[in-house]
Amino acid sequence: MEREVQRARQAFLSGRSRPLRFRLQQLEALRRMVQEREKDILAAIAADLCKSELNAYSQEVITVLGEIDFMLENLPEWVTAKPVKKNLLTMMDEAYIQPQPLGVVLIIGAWNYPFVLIIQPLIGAIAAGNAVIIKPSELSENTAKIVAKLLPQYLDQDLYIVINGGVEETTELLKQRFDHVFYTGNTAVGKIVMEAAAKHLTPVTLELGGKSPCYIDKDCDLDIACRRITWGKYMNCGQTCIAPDYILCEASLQSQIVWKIKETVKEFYGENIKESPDYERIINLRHFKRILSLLEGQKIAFGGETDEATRYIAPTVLTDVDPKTKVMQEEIFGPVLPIVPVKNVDEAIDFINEREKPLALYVFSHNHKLIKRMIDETSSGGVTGNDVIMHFTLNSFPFGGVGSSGMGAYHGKHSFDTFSHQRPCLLKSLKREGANKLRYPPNSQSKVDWGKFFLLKRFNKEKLGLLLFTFLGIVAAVLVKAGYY
Ligand SMILES: NC(=O)c1ccc[n+]([C@@H]2O[C@H](COP(=O)([O-])OP(=O)(O)OC[C@H]3O[C@@H](n4cnc5c(N)ncnc54)[C@H](O)[C@@H]3O)[C@@H](O)[C@H]2O)c1
Ligand SMILES: CCCCCCC=O
Repeated sequence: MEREVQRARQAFLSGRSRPLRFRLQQLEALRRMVQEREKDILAAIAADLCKSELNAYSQEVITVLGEIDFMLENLPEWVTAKPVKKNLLTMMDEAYIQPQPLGVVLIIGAWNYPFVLIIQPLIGAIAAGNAVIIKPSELSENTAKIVAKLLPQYLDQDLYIVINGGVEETTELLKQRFDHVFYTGNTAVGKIVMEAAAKHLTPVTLELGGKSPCYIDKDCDLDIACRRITWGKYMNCGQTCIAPDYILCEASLQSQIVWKIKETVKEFYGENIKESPDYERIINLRHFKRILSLLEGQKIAFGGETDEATRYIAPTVLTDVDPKTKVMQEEIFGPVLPIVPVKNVDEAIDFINEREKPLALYVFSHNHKLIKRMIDETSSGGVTGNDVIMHFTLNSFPFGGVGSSGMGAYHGKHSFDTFSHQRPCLLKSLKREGANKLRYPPNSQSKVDWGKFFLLKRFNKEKLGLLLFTFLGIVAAVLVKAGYY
């Protein structure tokens, strides 16, 4: 483990990951890998999650290809040093921000979208010029294996290294020193990762989970709302970090919502859901049993059928759910949708604010003001009004949590920034020493007064102000040099 990290560090120190041309080449090679080995990648995801290859392509591969293209298009601009505004003291100098790679980055992935959750951060880390150690989830072992096999065939073998393994290997890996750790997974392990990183003062990005609420207002097109919610909840068998975890609505809406979701489930997956190529299975027996235990004592409005041998759990809706019961205490991460009746939007807002900050929040209403109010008066990683999941797909958005749903964000430019250090660079001349006398000891009231004037005085017309300032600066320098102060 230590040797692998050392290998990545030596490769990083060689400097070859830094030039823009190299980063673009590696990203193009990654795109070629995805295109040329698409069948192998889709087969691995399909095997891990019992997912159709069409769904694997739509949910994972499209996002990866879109992210690579976005990086290739924008990277030349992002890597360029950006000049910054100057003050009088730095007027004659060169002042700019230079994004630079952090060094060796560790990316730890989760199993539920096993390909995109490691490749999308990898794209950002390559774009920013880093070396990367990639640790896929051991639970999605087919994807983990194919990634470990393919990446070295297409990318620099010493800069980008895949290490496979479970808790033991990850624990060992986390003892090493990294320049950034990017972790996707549950909140409890997020704390372990952060604690390990803290030993080296390594910054972390934590892409965690939580219970994402979905409020349905009575002033709403329930057909459309239920259709969109059904899609986002049962996609990947509910194993999506930003799936609507539960519904909040007035009690009078409950039976209509149940009926409409039930009808939509039939439309999406047919009469025999088990036969549908679009309905996945639970990742393993532990999670299967965990989800079943959440059903105990609940009123099942529809669904609830299970098959342990294939880890099948039917799309399920629970009604009149008591917020104190287990299903409302932990992230469900399965195809079970509780409905919790509330009196009105005020109660819904209180309900959300009394709990941990979720990764996503969904609000359905014709009333734009109500949606805005929900956004203003609550907090969550991201929000989508009148739809679910879709904010994930826009790579101009930072994707990440807040509070216990995570820290930091990625996607597009936000990934580049996450894996870069924004280095302020000030380049002065060794000439014009006279002007510096103002700041050298011995200090005097008049030096302080000049300093206040130069640094604190504000002018409306910026350029005019700077010209005047330059002139005054020269006068001050001359006076100081001549010994008047
Ligand atoms: N915010 C996001 O982008 C996002 C995306 C997907 C999943 N999630 C969240 O992740 C959770 C589901 O994933 P999971 O945690 O079951 O995935 P998981 O079991 O695959 O674990 C995630 C990673 O952590 C490692 N790991 C597990 N236990 C560890 C330990 N004790 N020490 C060190 N490393 C350890 C695993 O090897 C794996 O690589 C849900 O809460 C979900 O909401 C969040
Ligand atoms: C459509 C892809 C959604 C991916 C969400 C990632 C979290 O689980």
